[in-house]
Amino acid sequence: MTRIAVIGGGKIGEALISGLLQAGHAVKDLVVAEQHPARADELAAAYSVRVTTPSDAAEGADVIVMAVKPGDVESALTEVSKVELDGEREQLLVSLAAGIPTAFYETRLPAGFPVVRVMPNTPMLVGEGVSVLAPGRHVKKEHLELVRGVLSSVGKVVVVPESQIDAVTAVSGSGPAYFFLVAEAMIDAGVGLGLTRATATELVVQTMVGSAAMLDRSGESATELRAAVTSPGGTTAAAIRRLEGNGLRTAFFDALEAAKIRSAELGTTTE
Ligand SMILES: NC(=O)C1=CN([C@@H]2O[C@H](COP(=O)(O)OP(=O)(O)OC[C@H]3O[C@@H](n4cnc5c(N)ncnc54)[C@H](OP(=O)(O)O)[C@@H]3O)[C@@H](O)[C@H]2O)C=CC1
Ligand SMILES: O=C(O)[C@@H]1CCC=N1
Repeated sequence: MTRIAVIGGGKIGEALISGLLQAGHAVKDLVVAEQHPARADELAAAYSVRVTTPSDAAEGADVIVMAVKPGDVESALTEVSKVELDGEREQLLVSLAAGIPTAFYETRLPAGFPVVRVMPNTPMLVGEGVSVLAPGRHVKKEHLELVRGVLSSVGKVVVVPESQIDAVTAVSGSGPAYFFLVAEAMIDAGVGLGLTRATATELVVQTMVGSAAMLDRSGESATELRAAVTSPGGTTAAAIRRLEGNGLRTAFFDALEAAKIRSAELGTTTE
């Protein structure tokens, strides 16, 4: 089985570890590097996974996954590079860091070392993630297939040119946060209308699950599905008029543009 070293055991590192283990990946083929001692203990206790230093983790790994904050990538890469890395024997690096281009790694790793930039999202924790792959200059078909194989066990996989990754980050990388924010707002609104928090939460969560399932499986577009809920002169029309009047659509256009700009910025400020 593919030996995977996850450098950085934070939110996305844990989502990947948990998703892979639930999908049947052997714990002996998984190793994590986490510098925060309390967090390292937590991961070892929760997943029985070996937690060590970046260089020890990278030694012998087939896939090195960089899952530290963008500003920590350079120092983590220096630590990983203490071991002899070998792109010739199919070893490759997968970067999950927002903003950091494949060229950043390629100029610091041994010549020809393959790097795949990936924008994942946290629902991989429950096997429902989407991982968007952008191959670097030295990535061969078999490298891409290896990464696709690993990440398809924790959700969907999409491949795009690297020029689209900042936009992808704005849509699906950050995307779960937008849905959680909408859920929070709807729960609070339900409480404001007199429901208990428990009832409001149950209703909002199941409404989100059901709506997502319809979007995924009905074959109808979001516009068609929304129209089907909106009875003429009814309650939904009254609510949507307020949402649009309060600039919901413009807010999303602005928000995603800000996220895309921030992603590009993260790549330049760490250089
Ligand atoms: N969270 C998300 O939903 C997503 C995150 N990403 C990307 O994933 C990366 C990680 O994000 P996230 O998980 O949220 O961040 P976290 O801060 O939760 O996790 C990063 C972890 O790595 C540790 N770390 C930093 N440097 C080292 C090192 N040299 N060796 C070992 N461990 C180290 C950090 O320790 P310490 O706390 O001490 O710094 C921290 O525990 C980012 O680059 C982000 O852009 C991509 C898509 C989605
Ligand atoms: O907020 C961030 O910067 C990271 C990247 C995408 C999701 N979380």
